[in-house]
Amino acid sequence: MGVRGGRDAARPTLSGVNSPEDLALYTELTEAVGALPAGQQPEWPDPAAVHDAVAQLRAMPPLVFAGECDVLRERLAAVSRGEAFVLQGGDCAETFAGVSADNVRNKLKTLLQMAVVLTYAASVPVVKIARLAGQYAKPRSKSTETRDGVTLPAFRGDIVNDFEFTPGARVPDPHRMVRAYHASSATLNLTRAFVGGGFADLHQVHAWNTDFVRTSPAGQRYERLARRLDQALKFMRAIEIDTDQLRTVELYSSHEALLLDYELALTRVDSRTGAPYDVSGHYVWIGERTRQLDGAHLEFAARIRNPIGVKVGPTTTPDQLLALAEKLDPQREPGRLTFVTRMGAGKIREALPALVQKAAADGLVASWICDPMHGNTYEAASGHKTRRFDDVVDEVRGFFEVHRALGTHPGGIHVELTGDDVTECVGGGDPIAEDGLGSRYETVCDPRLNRTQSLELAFLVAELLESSN
Ligand SMILES: O=C[C@H](O)[C@H](O)COP(=O)(O)O
Ligand SMILES: C=C(OP(=O)(O)O)C(=O)O
Repeated sequence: MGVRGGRDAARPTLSGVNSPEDLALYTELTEAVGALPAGQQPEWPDPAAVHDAVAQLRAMPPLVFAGECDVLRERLAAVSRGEAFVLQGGDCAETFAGVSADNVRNKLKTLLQMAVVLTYAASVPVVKIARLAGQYAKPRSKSTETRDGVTLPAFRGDIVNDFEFTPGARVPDPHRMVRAYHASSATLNLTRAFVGGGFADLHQVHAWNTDFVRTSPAGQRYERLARRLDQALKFMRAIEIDTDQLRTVELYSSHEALLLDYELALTRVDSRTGAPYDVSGHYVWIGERTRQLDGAHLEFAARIRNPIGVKVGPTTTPDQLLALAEKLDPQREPGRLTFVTRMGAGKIREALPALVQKAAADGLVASWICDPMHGNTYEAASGHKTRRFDDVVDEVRGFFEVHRALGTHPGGIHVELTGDDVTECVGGGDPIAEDGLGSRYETVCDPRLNRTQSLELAFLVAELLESSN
């Protein structure tokens, strides 16, 4: 993972835990970041417990290596030049209960199927980034939740408190950060094993199209594509082209760098370069609610060397965009910065052009990725938070239209999805109606595309990519 099945496996490059360098870095970072206002942090009730959990985290080995983050930065540099396309996806909020072989395998299948569809159409490499192995913290619109007249602290992700609606469950518990580390570690371990052990082998292209998705319209369309790929592989073998390098893929982990106690504890010095890396994931992003220029989250992101994303919503002004780039990527280093737009289907065509034009005029080298989920959430009559599949598609279309009109590169998509047959978003080719949302609504935060809807979206994006080739 992050490297091709061990062949070019990155060397472990980080210095030992609690080394003098790591200690000095931790002190410097906590002072600089801690001096600034930080939104969306839990109110931990017991400072001694926070201290203990952070000390445990600081003694843990890194989850990823700095060298892997550097390779991803190079891949994203290709995206910024229009030579590659990003597929980023996974749960809105991972859960501890969701760390199971089936769950991880199904998400992986979904991403691999989508990647095949996109690669075939884009004719450029698809950079695969999973929202996985760390996506445990959630920003919330309100700090409390009220049900039937009872008000409790909001659920902020399994890394902070429990989803169950009881006073005890909702108390923030810092030791959950240690559980999140172990859950991320188990997830990454299994993912690396799947990817390196043959599950991601392109020769297995049919094996990912199993169970309920196979009989759906998108699954059948996929099967036809997979047969064409079989033919292409047979042809390559016949003319003695080595197809061995198709036996594995590069896949990177990502999550929102939201919970600062956790991210700071997992930031370490890279022994090759002396530079700080957040080793909780390959790629981290700063969310729409915490991207204040004078805030703690941007300060943290500015100080680490990982590739960084920042969400930009419809209220972002061109000057704010430039200020974000100045803070996060002052050297204008290709691959360092990605703008993840999340405007809403109704706003993207008006809001995006001024930002893209300003970035181009100022010579920014950032990539642009479309998150068509977060600007399109609404509450159904049943009370379920949902999104219309048509709005998701329309936002992606608007994103492509704006970039095509301006001659810039639509660099990828960032979606909330699951490998299961859930009923959380309405519409799609195997349509889910609003009154059917309750039948399998399993997300603990925002609604995700199910596997069929995800595959269908991939085909629609593939058409957009093809029409611009
Ligand atoms: O995933 C994103 C946010 O955490 C989510 O949209 C916030 O949802 P809320 O408005 O229910 O708090
Ligand atoms: C919270 C998220 O998005 P945003 O910051 O764009 O609302 C998210 O991607 O989980």
